Amino acid sequence: MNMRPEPAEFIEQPHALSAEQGLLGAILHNSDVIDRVRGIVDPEDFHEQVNAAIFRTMCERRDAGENIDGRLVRIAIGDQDLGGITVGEYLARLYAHATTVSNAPDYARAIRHAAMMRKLLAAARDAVAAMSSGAVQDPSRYAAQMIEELDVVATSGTHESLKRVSLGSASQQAIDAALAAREGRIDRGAPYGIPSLDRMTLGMRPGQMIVLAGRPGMGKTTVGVALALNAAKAGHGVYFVSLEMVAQELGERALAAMSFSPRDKQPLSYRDIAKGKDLTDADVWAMQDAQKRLAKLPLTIEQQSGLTISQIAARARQERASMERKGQRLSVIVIDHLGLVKPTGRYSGNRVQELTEITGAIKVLAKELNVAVLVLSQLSREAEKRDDKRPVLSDLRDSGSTEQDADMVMGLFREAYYLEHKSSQTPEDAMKLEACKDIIEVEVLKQRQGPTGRVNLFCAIHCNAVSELSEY
Ligand SMILES: Nc1ncnc2c1ncn2[C@@H]1O[C@H](COP(=O)(O)OP(=O)(O)OP(=O)(O)O)[C@@H](O)[C@H]1O
Repeated sequence: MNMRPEPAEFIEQPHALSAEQGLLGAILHNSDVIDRVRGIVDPEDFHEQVNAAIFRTMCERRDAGENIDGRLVRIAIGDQDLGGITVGEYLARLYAHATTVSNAPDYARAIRHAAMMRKLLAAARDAVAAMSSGAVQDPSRYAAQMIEELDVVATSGTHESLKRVSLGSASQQAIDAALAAREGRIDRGAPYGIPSLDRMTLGMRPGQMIVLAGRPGMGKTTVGVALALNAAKAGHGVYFVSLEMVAQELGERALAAMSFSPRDKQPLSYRDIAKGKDLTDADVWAMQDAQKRLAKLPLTIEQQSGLTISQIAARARQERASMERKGQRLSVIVIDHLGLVKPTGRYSGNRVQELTEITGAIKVLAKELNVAVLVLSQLSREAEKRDDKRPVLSDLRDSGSTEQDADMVMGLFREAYYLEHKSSQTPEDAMKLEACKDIIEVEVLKQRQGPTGRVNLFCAIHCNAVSELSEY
């Protein structure tokens, strides 16, 4: 019998003890150091319990606006024996052996790094233990759970950007961004590419979760694709997560949108492209020309269905890195659509809780990657019961905390859809249909940083073309 112990038992816990001691010593020398490292390291990241307790106490004293000195820290955590040395003696030693305060951020990063290594090791050990004991029944479910755990490690590099900042530096950041935008040095986000919408909002701003909501058939994918193309045409990187359609179907829509001209009596629809059979030579030429222009756009399509939000987040991070390598910047993530994001299983079927978990994670992702996330969302049947079927904010009530998490909610409505689907059409209906067949209403139902209101846009729904109404 093979009595060899599991190799994992021999792996020492990664730690950075000298960095832990060096950092605490530096803070004892100069209290201000703590402000420079708190965005990098948390008390839980320390390997030694006593070091974690000392750092936590230091943070609490700082928050209370009090001095950080060894004597007060010792009183706060108690002068217990640490095995041949008391807390007071330990603090005196940290103070005496502290070298320079300038490398405190490096110490903090080393501590954080070791903490993430320990988390990774623990997750790997748990996985081996669960697999070898036969506890894993459903591999895909277990893998989704592992992804959740590993996600903490995967996002640890962005820890600093997500951490607390003083009001002074937050307002300075706002001034820097405003001045840069004023001087035309940076965009404040990707534009919608539709002037009336861009005027009413400030475009798709980094960190925002923007919800595009509507009943089926209202044109959510149409508007989502059109806005994604507009952002990419303006040079912004777009990652389009298509949980409903395969990439080729999106390709058909993009070709139709790109080759659309309002002067065309019979513009090429995406259905024509999908059918292929009746295409003329001119259509083929138009498609090829559109394809050449599309190929230059920084837009990537994710076409795998059944992804959890953690998987989407992990792929978005990879996509951002890959765009950066090409000198592009990821500005917008489109998720088509919220209802198709796979839940983790944690709330086993409680739909409202599941959606709350998903939208909360989307908001975190937008902030972490500093991108706008445009989430397409299907509204409940509630709207169908009203005479006026235009969406209202309360239609989102079944969608977990979407309404609260969203920075902006836009409701889509096409009257033409309802007129076309009426069982019997009156001559008045036919006249109404003629007047509204190319119109999509976009109603800004919620905007954290601006007004609400409606814009009517031109929409050739069969060509996936959306633009300013006045242009036609
Ligand atoms: N060739 C066409 N002629 C007429 N209407 C069309 C044509 N092609 C598409 N449509 C209409 O476009 C709408 C679909 O647009 P889109 O896929 O953007 O909507 P959606 O809101 O995303 O819908 P869903 O939630 O059902 O996926 C449908 O109402 C469909 O009838």
